[in-house]
Amino acid sequence: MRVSRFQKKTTRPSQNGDDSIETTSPKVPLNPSGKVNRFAAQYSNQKPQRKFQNASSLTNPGYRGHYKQKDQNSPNNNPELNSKGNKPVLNSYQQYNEMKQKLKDQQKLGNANKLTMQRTATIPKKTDSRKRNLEKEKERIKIKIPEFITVSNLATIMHVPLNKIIKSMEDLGFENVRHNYILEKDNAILIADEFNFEAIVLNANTVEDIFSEPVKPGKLKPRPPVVTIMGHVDHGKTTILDYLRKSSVVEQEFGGITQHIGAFTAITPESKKQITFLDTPGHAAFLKMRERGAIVTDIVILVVAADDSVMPQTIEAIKHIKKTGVPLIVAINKCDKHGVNIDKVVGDLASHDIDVEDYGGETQTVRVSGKTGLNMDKLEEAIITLSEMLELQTEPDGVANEGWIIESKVEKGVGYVATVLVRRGTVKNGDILVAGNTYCKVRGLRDENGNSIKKAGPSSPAQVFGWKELPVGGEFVIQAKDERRARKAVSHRIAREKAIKQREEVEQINEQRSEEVKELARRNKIAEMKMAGLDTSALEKLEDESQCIQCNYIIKSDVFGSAEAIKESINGIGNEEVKANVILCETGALTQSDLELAKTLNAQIFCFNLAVPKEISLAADREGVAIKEHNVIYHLIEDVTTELTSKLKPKIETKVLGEVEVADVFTISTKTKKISIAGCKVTNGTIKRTSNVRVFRNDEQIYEGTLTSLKYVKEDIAEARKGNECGLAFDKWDKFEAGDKIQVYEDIEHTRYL
Ligand SMILES: Nc1nc2c(ncn2[C@@H]2O[C@H](COP(=O)(O)OP(=O)(O)OP(=O)(O)O)[C@@H](O)[C@H]2O)c(=O)[nH]1
Repeated sequence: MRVSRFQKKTTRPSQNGDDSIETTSPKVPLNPSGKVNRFAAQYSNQKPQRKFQNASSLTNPGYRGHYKQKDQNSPNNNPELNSKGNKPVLNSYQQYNEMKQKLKDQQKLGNANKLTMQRTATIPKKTDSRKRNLEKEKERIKIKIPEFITVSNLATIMHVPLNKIIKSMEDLGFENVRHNYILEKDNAILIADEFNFEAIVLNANTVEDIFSEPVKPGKLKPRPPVVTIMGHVDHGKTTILDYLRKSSVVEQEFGGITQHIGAFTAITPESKKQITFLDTPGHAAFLKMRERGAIVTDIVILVVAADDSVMPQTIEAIKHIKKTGVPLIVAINKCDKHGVNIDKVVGDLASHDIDVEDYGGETQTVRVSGKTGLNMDKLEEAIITLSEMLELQTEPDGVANEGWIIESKVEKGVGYVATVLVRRGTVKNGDILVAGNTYCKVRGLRDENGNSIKKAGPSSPAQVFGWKELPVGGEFVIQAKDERRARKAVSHRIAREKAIKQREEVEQINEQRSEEVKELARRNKIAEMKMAGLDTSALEKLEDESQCIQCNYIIKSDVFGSAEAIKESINGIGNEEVKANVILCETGALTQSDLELAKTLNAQIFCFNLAVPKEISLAADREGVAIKEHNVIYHLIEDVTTELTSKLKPKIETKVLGEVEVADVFTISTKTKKISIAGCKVTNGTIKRTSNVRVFRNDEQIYEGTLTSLKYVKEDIAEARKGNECGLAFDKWDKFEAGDKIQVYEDIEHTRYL
């Protein structure tokens, strides 16, 4: 068996399989020539040549990172244009600063010219531009970074999505950037500057945050694989996972009750090796990890049902697998069923660019049944074989522990509990761990069977007790030397986050204010135009379009992971007309204050896997607050979609029912007034007394409205058909003339869907 094509084509994040490798310590080991040695080169987690290139970029002041090299003598070497001809490509930070200064000077010059031109009209305040510059400086948030930092760590610090940073780096001339690309300080400062942050470089002892240690090659040992199962709905993912989980519980001598902790381990029946399965990979925590560029999965099992073959979500999964480059094994499930056509499945997979081993390719296919257990042992052994080929390694000890938060919840009598998937080191009682804005002195560890354990090594999931606050799923976990360092890191992170939030709020307020100004201007314009008797429909339409209905929701859930997953799923639903908006997303029981919030903001409450206390339910009835209970995320999302859909304006289809021509105009007198009547002939279809009508003269519409009377001679009639004559009077309009054409129509409403 060979390694999957996907794996061959793409560079694995690191040799030791540790995607979470973050920054190096400032003490990058140098060889006698002053260059980073091979060991340091591993920080970059790239192919050997690439590693060396990266490594040299760490020390060689003339060559920073992956900036494109340029021929300095070339007449085309214009530092203001890159290869695409639109953005600067810079060879050094110094060059970047020079260019910035040049732009500033040009700006100043431009301003000076403008001022000279304006001088005759107004006397400008000399301090204006200085003030503006000062204000701009004030907006910049200071962040403290170590001398070397990975792109993903910089993204986390600045609260900027990883892909935005990578995009900006590419615009600056960096090439082949990945999440674990190590930036040396000048480049980190430059990138931070792009996002309006002032990066201050500190050394290891003064930096307030905690970052990963460099890889220690001498301490690398093999580690178990971490596996995810993907596939189309109903193809048997859960059944396969349940089978593996149950069989692993039976293996346990003192097996307790299996708990859902987001991951579990299984020992293979033959080789007795450990595999860790992640059982909720669509979960918000995993989305967050992915957003940070961390690929926690080493191998993906793609489940395809033998009786259904490749379906839309199978194709989605294949796309995802190819994008991430994670090696793959195909499990053709439901092979216990009679009459299934396995050859068709294999053919379909091949036609979707999976190089199945059946056709001489490199991707293993295993025929299984999650229901009967058929070949499940073979599937597990296939995982082990592939993982051995991948040479997954990490340091089980001798480094600060690292991992990821998979799940978190509040447990009665225990407090905050989080499932940590250990990636590096071994977590034990008394260790100090930092995750996001909280830390913990480990008070206890539990495995997925509820058994108390003393330690959890690489690739193991463990429930960890002792957190000061509930950690958020998807956060990176790192060990601190002591509690003081952990507290310092957390308070530093909180302060940094607060500053970023404040800046975002200011930006939001400014945006809102400028929208308000625009809105006011539009309304004034409409009023002005109306007074002048002009047509304002286009402007009013714009106004209508700008009004988006927001449906507010409060999510309460038993575990943080579910609450976050629901929030992520719901917040994306809607369009420019109607949108779902989660205003609160929390774990724990529904309270009176939640009800009050729902009432104030006209929100609906969703309780996920939570019972609603009776008194709260009664209070909600009294207050008119809707509470809905769910325990399947999919149903909850459906519920929201249905509500949003009901708020969409229907699509109006206009159907022409008949055509009438005005032959003559005459006047009749009633007791109170004279009425103009259009004497008409129906040329097509039927006209009804209740019809909507449009009147055209020389193909131009001159009236749209309804009828007030439909007569035949003096008699009121309900309808007139083709060839009939009739007299029409219109609602508050009598400007018709002989020869006008009348179109009779009806509007048919069609429900729209999101
Ligand atoms: N005969 C047979 N039925 C199976 C097998 N695996 C799963 N099923 C059945 O297929 C149906 C769907 O199985 P699930 O495990 O819920 O599928 P899933 O992929 O997890 O579905 P979603 O969670 O909805 O995406 C259930 O009725 C299972 O009993 C199998 O190997 N053989």
